[in-house]
This record gives sequence, C-alpha cells and structure tokens, in this order.
Amino acid sequence: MRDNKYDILFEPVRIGPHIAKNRFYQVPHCNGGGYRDPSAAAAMRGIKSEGGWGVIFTEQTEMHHTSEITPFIELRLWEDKDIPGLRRMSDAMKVHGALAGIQLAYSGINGPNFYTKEVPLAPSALPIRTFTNDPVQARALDKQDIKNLRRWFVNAAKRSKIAGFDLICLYGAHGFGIFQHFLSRATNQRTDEYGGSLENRSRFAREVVEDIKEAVGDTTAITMRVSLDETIGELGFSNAEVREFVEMNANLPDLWDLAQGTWEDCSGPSRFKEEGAQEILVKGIRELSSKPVVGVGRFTSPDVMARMVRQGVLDFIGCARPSIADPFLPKKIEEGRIEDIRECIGCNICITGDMTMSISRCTQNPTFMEEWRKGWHPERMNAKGDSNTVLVVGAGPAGLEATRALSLRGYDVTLAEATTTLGGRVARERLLPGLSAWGRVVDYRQYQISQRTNVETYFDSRLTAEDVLGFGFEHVAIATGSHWRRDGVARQHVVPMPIDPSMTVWTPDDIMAKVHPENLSGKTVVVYDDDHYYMGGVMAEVMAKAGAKVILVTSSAYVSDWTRNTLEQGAIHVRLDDLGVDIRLNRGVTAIRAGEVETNCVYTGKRSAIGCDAVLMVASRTSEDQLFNDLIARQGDWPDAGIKSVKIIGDAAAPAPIAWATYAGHRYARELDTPDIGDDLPFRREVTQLEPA
Ligand SMILES: Cc1cc2nc3c(=O)[nH]c(=O)nc-3n(C[C@H](O)[C@H](O)[C@H](O)COP(=O)(O)O)c2cc1C
Ligand code: SF4
Repeated sequence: MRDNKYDILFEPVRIGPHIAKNRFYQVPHCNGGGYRDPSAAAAMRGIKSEGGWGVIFTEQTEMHHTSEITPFIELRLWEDKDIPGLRRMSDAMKVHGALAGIQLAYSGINGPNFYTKEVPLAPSALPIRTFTNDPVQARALDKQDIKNLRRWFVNAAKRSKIAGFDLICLYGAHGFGIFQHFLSRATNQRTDEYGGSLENRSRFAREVVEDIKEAVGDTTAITMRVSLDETIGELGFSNAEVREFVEMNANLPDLWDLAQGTWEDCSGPSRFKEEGAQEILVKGIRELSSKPVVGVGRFTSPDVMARMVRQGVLDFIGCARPSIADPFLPKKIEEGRIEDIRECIGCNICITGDMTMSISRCTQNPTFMEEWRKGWHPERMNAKGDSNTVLVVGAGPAGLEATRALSLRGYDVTLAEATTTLGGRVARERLLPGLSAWGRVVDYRQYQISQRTNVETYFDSRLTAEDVLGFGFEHVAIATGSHWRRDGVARQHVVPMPIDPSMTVWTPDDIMAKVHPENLSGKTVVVYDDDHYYMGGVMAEVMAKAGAKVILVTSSAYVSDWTRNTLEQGAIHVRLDDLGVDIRLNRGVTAIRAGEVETNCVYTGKRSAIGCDAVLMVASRTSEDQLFNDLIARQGDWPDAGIKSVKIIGDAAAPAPIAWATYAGHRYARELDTPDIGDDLPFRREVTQLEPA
C-alpha cells in the first residue's frame, strides 16, 4: 500500500467538465508511430492507462494538411477518415479510467518544408524555423487565412469530440504551435490587431479557445500549452510575458499546461537538467489563475512530486519521458513499490525516433512501442518454455536486462561477470560529467535481480569455453560487451590508421580507468570523435577540465549528437564553449604523426595538420566476442554438455547505444523457447465506422 504522504498525488482534480482521477498527467509526446497506423501508439497509450495515469494525451496532431511537418512524424486529424484510428486511441486511453486528451497543432513557421511542398503560414513573413533549415520563408497570414485557421481548429475540435477525446490541448510551445508564433514578438511583427501589444498578440489564442468552447466546450475541456520561456533572445516570449499572458487570460482555458523552451535551440528536455528544473520558471503562475496548472521536469521521485503539489507550484505532475521509461509509474507509487520505479535517464533517445520517421525506442523501457506484440506486456512476462537453466555471461545493460526478464519468466539464471561490479561500461560511464543518471540503467536492474530467488550472480568470473561446456546450462547468452578501438578504425577510416609510436593515444576506456595525468595544463589534446554520440563531447569536457587545450575534431556536422535529434546541441555547445574547446566540424583524422594529427575534410578530402601532445580516440568500438567464437568452434560438444543454444547479444554482437543493448537483452529473454513473437494488434481489427464531423 502507498505511503500516506503521497495521498495528495491521488486526489481527483477538475478540468473543465471532467474530473481527473489523480494528478498524474502524461503530457503530449510523439513516438514515431505517426498517422499511418496509430494502432501501435494506441497499444502504448493503453498500457499507460493500465499504469494508472489520470490524464493521457496523444502527441501533437496536425489539424490541417497545410501544417504537415514531415520528416517529423506525428498524428493527424484533418479529415473524417482520420477519426476511427483516433477513436481507437481514445478508447485505449480510457480503459482504466484515464481522461483522454488530444493535442491539436498547427505548425506554421515551424512546419511545412521541402518534404511537404506546402507554403508555410505564419503571423509574419519570415524564414521558417524548422530543423531541416529549408531555404523557405513563410507567407504572412491575411485576415481570410486567420478566419480559415479558426474554422480548421473548430472542425478539428468537433472531430476530436467524435473521436472520443475529453480534453483538447492547443499547442503553443516548443516553437511548434501557431499560438506561440502569435504570442512571440520574434515571430509576430504584425501591426494590425493581432500584433504589437500582448493583448493583441493573445487575440488569436483567445478567439480559437472561445470558438472551440462554443463548439464543444460543454463536453470537452480546453487546455493551453505554452513555453515558460521561449529562450530565443530579447524578442522571444519571455517568462515575464508568460505570467502577464496567464494573468490577462486567467479563465480562458480549463487548464494551463506549462512546458519549456524551443526545439530549435534545444532548450527543452535535456539530460543536463535536474528533476524539477522548471520550478523556478513555473512558481507563482498558479496564483494568477483559478485554473489548474500542469508542469514538467523529468519527475520520477514521488517526494518531489508531492512537494510540488503541497507547495502549490503545480496541480498536476506532467510527465513525458518518465511515462515512457515507466508507464506504470503512478501504479507503483499507489502500491508503495517506489523501488520498482524505472527512472528515465534523460538520454533523449526517445526523441530521435519521431524526428526521423522511425518508431521511437527507450533506453530504460525495451517494450516501448512494442506493446502490440503478443505477450510483450511491460510488467508481465510470458511463462517460460520447456528449458530451465540459462547462463548469462556479462553484466552490462544487455546481460542485466536479459537476467531480469528471464528470471521473471521463471528460468533459473546464473549471471557471470568478469569484474567486481555490475553494469559493464555503464558502471564506468556513470562517473563521467553529465552521465550520472546513466547509472539508473544498472540500479533498476540490480535491485530487481536482488529481489529474485532464481538468480545467482558470480563476480570475478572470466569464463572460458571449457568452463561453459563443463557447467551444463541449457542456454547461454553471451553479453560480454565491447571496448573502444585505439587503432583509428572509424567510419572515415575503415582500416587502422598510421600511428607514430612516439605519440600518446588514449581511448575513453583509458580515461575512465584514469591512466592520463590528472593535470594536463600546457598540453594540447586532440579529441577525435567519429562515434557521434555523447562520448566525444564528454571526453572533450574531461580533458578540458584537466587543464588541456582541447581541439575536438569530428566527422559530423554536429557535436556529439549524430543528427542533433537528441536535442543536446545547445547544452553541449554551452558546456564546451565555457571550457574553451576548439570545435572543428566535418573533419576526419587520417594519420597520427610525431607531434601532430593529420585531418581531412570529409567532403573534399583536403588535408591539414594540427599540432598536439596526445590524441583521444573516440572512433569506434569493437566487440568482445572471443568466448562466443570459441563456443561456436566447439558446437559439436554442445549436446554432450547439455547446451541447446548459445546466443550473442548487445555490444558483444554489435556495439551501439545503451538502448540497443537493453532491447537485445529483453528480446533474447522474451523469445527464448518462444521464437514466434507474433503480431497482436487488436486495435487494427476493430475499425469502427463513425459519423463524419
Ligand atoms: C519523445 C518526445 C516527444 C515529444 N513530443 C511532444 C509533442 O508532440 N507535443 C508537445 O507538446 N511536447 C512534446 N514533447 C515534450 C514533452 O511534452 C515535455 O514537455 C518534455 O519532454 C519535458 O517533460 P519530461 O521531462 O517529463 O520529459 C515531447 C517529448 C518527448 C520526450
Ligand atoms: S529514451 Fe532515455 S530520455 Fe527517453 S524516456 Fe527512455 S530513458 Fe528517458
């Protein structure tokens, strides 16, 4: 049972004509499922309903075809034929008593582009602000356009009602929503009644809310989502203006949904922001209106959540990523299972999916967007097959997840780890700057495993094929991980590069083992990043903090974020700029000579040298697959040893970000003795014909 200090989180709260059963509010988040088949997303939201959320929202849903924002992939509701898919979504949300919400968006200046061939419409004629940076400008909305927009919103609201949604969120945050474009002086430079004073800039939002209230307000709550600070310079919609806006329009929506930042400058979700980081921006806004307020901040601690409500900062605890990492977060708090909460690590891998037209994945939650698969319930595992015993070799993310899930299925699992700690590379990486939350990958699984009686863990166990053949386990999972290469093999240089033996060449493994001198002042270190994820930026930071002059050479166009879709460019640039790191983009390293590295432009091949004292090679990783290869070579001995299968998983099979490893571990466990994972899309089969709007 739950601790009564958390009772406050389970109080019902009114939102317009509806009452939410508790204060857990899943704010809109995309998932890469898109509009083509909302069934997978419906299954995902249905699981959240089971997980106890009081309010569950869709992602942003385009309400008109002129606002499509491909290659970002999201829902749409711009014609009647979009209704049945969304009806299945709202049905799934409501199964366990949650209120179902839909977020309506018109992306305006942040929307149409090269892919969609539409002319972007915005308050003022300015260059568009999408990630794709197309050389396109928006056309300024004329009075007829504004009337059309208002009508389109009303039509979408009516369709939302038919599709069964209790709440409609109007998107005016993150630089995406047309409401923000009107509110911000940066994007609204009009001189008519829609521009100039805040009163005028609010006019469009006021008109749309009033129109929608008139059309569906008796049955549907209207919420307004704005960014607490647009963070795009002096003309941006500032925190002070947000407060003025809320005060001026206090009773306009049925709820204020307060988010943060813009996608363009990557000031929204970030691993560098602590839990509840938004508090300073949101505090006091609740007093400006009698309507409830929801805010976000990677909330996973019920103590922080309860404090936010008790101190009157928020009425609802808004969660996007924490609800992805653990769809059962509210239920676990309700049942007093705090230790079972699987906390979000803030890696933003989930965000890369919808931005690239691919299904999102989550580092912590391997079943995210796989909920439709037969038996892939996040909390319940399929019963084990005919076999009983499994040996898992290696306790990194893949091995730990495999052990956790196999033990839940009922197998007797023996986990053998070569070192003295659990976690593999994550155990070392969690000590690096900005990566402490990575430790949650290990902590969650370590605790879960410690609660099981059918897992035995052995440390200091570096096994040989002979050892494994002698044990007699029925199945063996090899999760022996990977290490960083020192020879310069990378995507820019697929064979080892010439390296002068007089030069010091480190890898991230060396730095984590602290082989480098503590004080590097007076030294120049070239950090060569061909990995393109967090490690390049982190290594540059460690070297600079040790006093070195750091030159970060990367073959990517972005720093330490392969497509900038983990949204960390802003934070990483600030951190590296503050440390004086010299960043050279679009360059590879081709050779390491005495006292210098040779670099080339990835496009022209033109070479130039950079003088330095040491090179830190964040180039690529290589699998630790010796044990697996040795066991494959001894396949003829398996039957006598009682071995039915040997599989290699995670980095040992192919190095990749942690999310790939936890998924591989989970999938191995789910599929052992059960190879047919099947297709279980109940929603797809239940297409309901509905009346047109
Ligand atoms: C994968 C992902 C997709 C998102 N998509 C949307 C969206 O469609 N609409 C929106 O208003 N916010 C979106 N957001 C922002 C979240 O609603 C939220 O404001 C932000 O992630 C901070 O909350 P958190 O710390 O609980 O994740 C998205 C966030 C994530 C992680
Ligand atoms: S992918 Fe990372 S940031 Fe996103 S929910 Fe999962 S753990 Fe959190």
